[in-house]
Amino acid sequence: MPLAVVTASHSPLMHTVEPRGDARNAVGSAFAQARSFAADFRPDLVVVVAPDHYNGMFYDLMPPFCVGTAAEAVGDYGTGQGRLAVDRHAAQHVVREVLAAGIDLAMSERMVVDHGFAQPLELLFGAIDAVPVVPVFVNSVAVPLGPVRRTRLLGEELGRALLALDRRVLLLGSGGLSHDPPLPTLQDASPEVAARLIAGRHPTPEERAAREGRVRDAGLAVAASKAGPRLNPDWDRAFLDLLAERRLTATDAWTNEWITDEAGNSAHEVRTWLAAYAALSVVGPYAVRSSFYRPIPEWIAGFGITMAETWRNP
Ligand SMILES: O=C(O)CCC(=O)/C=C/C=C(\O)C(=O)O
Ligand SMILES: [Fe+2]
Repeated sequence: MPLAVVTASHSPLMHTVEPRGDARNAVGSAFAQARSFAADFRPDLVVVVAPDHYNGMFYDLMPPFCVGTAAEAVGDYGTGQGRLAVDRHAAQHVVREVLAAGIDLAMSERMVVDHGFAQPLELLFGAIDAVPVVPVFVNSVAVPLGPVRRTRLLGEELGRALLALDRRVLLLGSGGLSHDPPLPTLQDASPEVAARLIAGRHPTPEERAAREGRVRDAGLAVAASKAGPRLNPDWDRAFLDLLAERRLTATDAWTNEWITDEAGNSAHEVRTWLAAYAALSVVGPYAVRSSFYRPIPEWIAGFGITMAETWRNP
């Protein structure tokens, strides 16, 4: 059965910080194109591959990969709160098949997700519960991270599992490209922040507002000062070329240190794109139908959106 891919950067600053020039319009047009691509494809299942930012996954038990057989969004950064329309049967199928293929992944009956899942769902489908989904968490933030190759292999097994379903499946990869927004690390954390990274579930509204305020202030500071954050458009464009040219295995040689040095701590979110494209690649040769890219300093993001499908899609 056919698979297709949409990948998109997300940004916690999209609803609070106005970027210079026509960046918001350009991103809006690219998302409109992605919406129309998704509508034309007519998916009956959307597999969202996304990271978390210490809202659902914590260091008390941090899995590299996790599939939710039920999931709820926290409602951060202006995104919707509440249950996702998880297709439980499809999620269980994915867990069974991917594990049987030798890729270890965790399963959650109560997965908690944040804007990484919610924002692209809302931008593409209008609401977090508008389409049946299988949420796939790929840790891209909480170091240490496994080798990039494991994510590519996860993607391939995900693709094989999805092919076995008699469904039209859209894979939605969320995050990236080069960027380094303010995110605490366990290594450098004060005892209070460490406690939040280890088990910071259910923050008070004041605590959540303080966290979101720190990120918003970083975006506003860029907007006010014209000082650029650490983005790497060359790295981003090279990654987009790699996807378009179907050279996914080239990422096997990437080290995590190299990714961080070149593109920033949060650039590891491109793992979600890699998993989505690796899933598509098992169907056969694919073609990238559209690729948008714009460095947007005020959103602290090398912002990209791509759409791809296999040549054989009916
Ligand atoms: O302070 C915190 O713990 C949260 C910060 C945060 O959520 C940052 C998110 C940034 C992105 O999702 C991004 O730019 O990709
Ligand atoms: Fe993110």
